[in-house]
Amino acid sequence: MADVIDGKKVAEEVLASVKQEADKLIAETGITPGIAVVIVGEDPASQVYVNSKSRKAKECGFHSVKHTLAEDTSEADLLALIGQLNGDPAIHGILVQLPLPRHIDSGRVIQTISPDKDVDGFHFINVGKLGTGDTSTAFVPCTPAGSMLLVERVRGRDLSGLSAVVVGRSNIVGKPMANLLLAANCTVTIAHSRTKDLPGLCRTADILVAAVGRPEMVKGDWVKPGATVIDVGINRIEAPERGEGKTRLVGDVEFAEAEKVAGAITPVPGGVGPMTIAMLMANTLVSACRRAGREPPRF
Ligand SMILES: Nc1nc2c(c(=O)[nH]1)N[C@@H](CN(C=O)c1ccc(C(=O)N[C@@H](CCC(=O)O)C(=O)O)cc1)CN2
Repeated sequence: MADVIDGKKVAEEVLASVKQEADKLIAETGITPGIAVVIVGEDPASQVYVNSKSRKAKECGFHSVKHTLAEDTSEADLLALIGQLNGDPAIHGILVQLPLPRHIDSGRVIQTISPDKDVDGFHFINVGKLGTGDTSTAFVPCTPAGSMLLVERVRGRDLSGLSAVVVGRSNIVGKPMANLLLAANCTVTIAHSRTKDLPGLCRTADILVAAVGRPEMVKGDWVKPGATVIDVGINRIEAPERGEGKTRLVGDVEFAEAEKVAGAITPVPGGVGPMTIAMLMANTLVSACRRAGREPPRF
């Protein structure tokens, strides 16, 4: 049976160390890390995530402001708010919760955030830095950064020569995750809906990352014995066994079967998800350290 990787516990450890470093920064420079969290509309899941981000920021001792904008807010008004936050010296990190309402061009919004405050790591400047292997000055997107930390907890920091397969090619998770694994000297393959013999390819992976957004798509017999399996999927599915109208969360991996084969595996919930918010706090602290002219800690 695989070791089940406790993402909640690792996230709490990261947050404790962010708080410790933030306290030190405040005491030694008078600079308090500041984050602005922006949400447009009333998507229930986004509201939960944004509230959790604001709460964790406060627990880390950050200056935290939340901007809640109506669903029908114009793109121009959102861009104006970002412009104002870009110029605010008390704010070191700007987070615009995704998805945005359909009438707003998310790409334009992301590219308006100053790359120095882009703690989500979605701006082209940060994407380009990561893509060229500059992992020390890039802001790395939080979910892949957190996933990488979990991989390192299991396999150690030296991943050289390991074979990694990332299933999913999104800009937010799949591609940056592949770049991080490549920067760590893994041999990386990105798989997607047109990949031939996906089960066979997955079976070659020492590190298998599932980020497709399809409930339980990766089956137990796709997993190489002893592999490290990182499940990035968060899918809510119907659960009639729990009662009428009830639902439950599952990942992109068929956990019960994969657990019998893998060496280590992340659960859903409680795996990668909590790491996303912890890494956002880590990125915000790093941003504040840079502003203060101090060497940022590495997480
Ligand atoms: N601007 C951004 N928007 C979004 C991002 C992001 O990184 N930046 N990621 C996701 C949502 N997200 C954070 O924003 C996020 C998703 C899930 C979790 C989490 O802890 N999940 C729990 C389960 C929660 C539940 O019960 O529903 C878990 O996996 O244990 C945290 C953050 C999209 N938008």
